[in-house]
Amino acid sequence: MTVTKEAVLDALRGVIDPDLGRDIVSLGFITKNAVCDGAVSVTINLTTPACPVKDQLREQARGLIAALPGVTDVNVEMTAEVRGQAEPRQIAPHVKHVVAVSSGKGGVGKSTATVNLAVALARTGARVGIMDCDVYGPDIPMMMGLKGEPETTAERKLIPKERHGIKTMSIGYLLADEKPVVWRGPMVHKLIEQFLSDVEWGELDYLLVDMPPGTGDAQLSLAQIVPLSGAVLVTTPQAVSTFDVGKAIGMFKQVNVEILGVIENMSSFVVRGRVERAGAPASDTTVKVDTGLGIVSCPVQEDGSFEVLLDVFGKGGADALSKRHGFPVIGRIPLNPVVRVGGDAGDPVTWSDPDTLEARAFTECAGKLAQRLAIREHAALPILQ
Ligand SMILES: Nc1ncnc2c1ncn2[C@@H]1O[C@H](COP(=O)(O)OP(=O)(O)OP(=O)(O)O)[C@@H](O)[C@H]1O
Repeated sequence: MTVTKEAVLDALRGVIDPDLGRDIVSLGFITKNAVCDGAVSVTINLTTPACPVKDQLREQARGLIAALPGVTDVNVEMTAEVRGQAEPRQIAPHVKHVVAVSSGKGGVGKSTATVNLAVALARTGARVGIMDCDVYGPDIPMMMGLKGEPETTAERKLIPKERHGIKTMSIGYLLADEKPVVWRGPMVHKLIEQFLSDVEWGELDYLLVDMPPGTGDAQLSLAQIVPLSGAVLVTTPQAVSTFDVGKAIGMFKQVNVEILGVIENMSSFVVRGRVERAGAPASDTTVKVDTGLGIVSCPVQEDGSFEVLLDVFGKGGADALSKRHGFPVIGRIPLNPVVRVGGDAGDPVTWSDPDTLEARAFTECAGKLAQRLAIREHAALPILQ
C-alpha cells in the first residue's frame, strides 16, 4: 500500500485547532507535505510560537498520519508565523502586534507583568520588544538589567537595548536618574510617537507597551498614534484596584481598543511547610495558621507537608471584572518574593526561575495572550479547501 500526499492531508483534516475551531488543513497551516515511500514529513505552521496546544496538535497529527496504511515513518515539524493585522500600519509597520499593558492603580505589578510576559513570549521563539512609556516610574531598565543611553544609527534612529532576547526602549534610558520631570500631555504624546517611529525596532511579533498607571493622556495618545491589537489589564484582587481598572476599561472602550484579558497579580501567597516529629513526617496532625483575618486549620499530607493560601490582597476581583465586562482572566500570579527579587535583579522570574509556580503562571498568561491575538487575526487567514 503506498501513501499519497492527499491521504496525508485528509488525515490532517482530523486535527482541529481548538482556538480557531477549524481543521489545520483548511486554516492553511500545512506548509510542507512530503512523502517518500512510507516516510511522511509534514510541517505545521502555527499562528504563534507561544501556542499552548502546540504539543497536543503535533501528537494528534503524528498519530493520525501513523495510522495510515503503508506509513513507516512520521516526522512532524512545528513552526510558527505570527500574523499581524490585515492592514499594515503606517507607523511601526514591521511590528505585528502592539499590545498595551495597563492598570488603573499604580504598584499593582504592571511592569513586572510586562517583562515576564515578554520573556515568556521570547522563550517560545517569538520576536519581542518592550516600549516603556511609564513616564512616572520607568522601571523596565531596572527589571531588564539594562542602563545607559541607547546608541543611534547613522540615520539617528535609536537602537533598542537588548537583553534576554528582548528589545527595549525606555524613557528611563534618556533621563538622568535623579532628575524629576513634570510630564504634560503633549510631551507624552510626542514621546510615544518618537518611540514608535524613531526607534529601530526591526521585525517584531509582539511589542508590549508599559503604560503609566491610570486613565490619562498616555493611553489615549497611544491608541490615537498606533492601531493597537489590544490591551492587557493588570490588577490586584482587592476592590480598590479593580475599581480603578474599571476606569481604564472605560477609556479603552472609548477608543475602540479590545481588552484581551486581565491578569490578577499578587492573587494569593502560598505558605508551604512541613511538620516533623522526632525527625519524621507527622501526617497525623493538622496545622493551625493565623492568616491575619482568622485562624485556619489545614490538613497535613503523608510526607508531613502542608500548604495554605493567604489572600493577602483579597480575592475575586478579576473574576468580578471578567463577569461584568465579558473579557477573560488570562492568569493569576501568586504573591511571592521570588518575583520581586527577579525584578530588582534585572532577571525576571520567567528567565531566572522558569519552573516556579509564579513563572509558570506568567508563561500561561503569555500563551493565552498569544492565543487571543491569533484568534483575533483569524478572520484574516486564508481559507483553503
Ligand atoms: N507577584 C508578585 N509577588 C511579589 N512581588 C511582586 C509581584 N508583582 C510585583 N511585585 C513587586 O511589587 C512592586 C511593584 O511592581 P511593579 O513595579 O511591577 O508595579 P507597577 O504597577 O508597574 O508600578 P508603577 O505604578 O510604579 O508603574 C515591585 O517591587 C515588584 O517587584
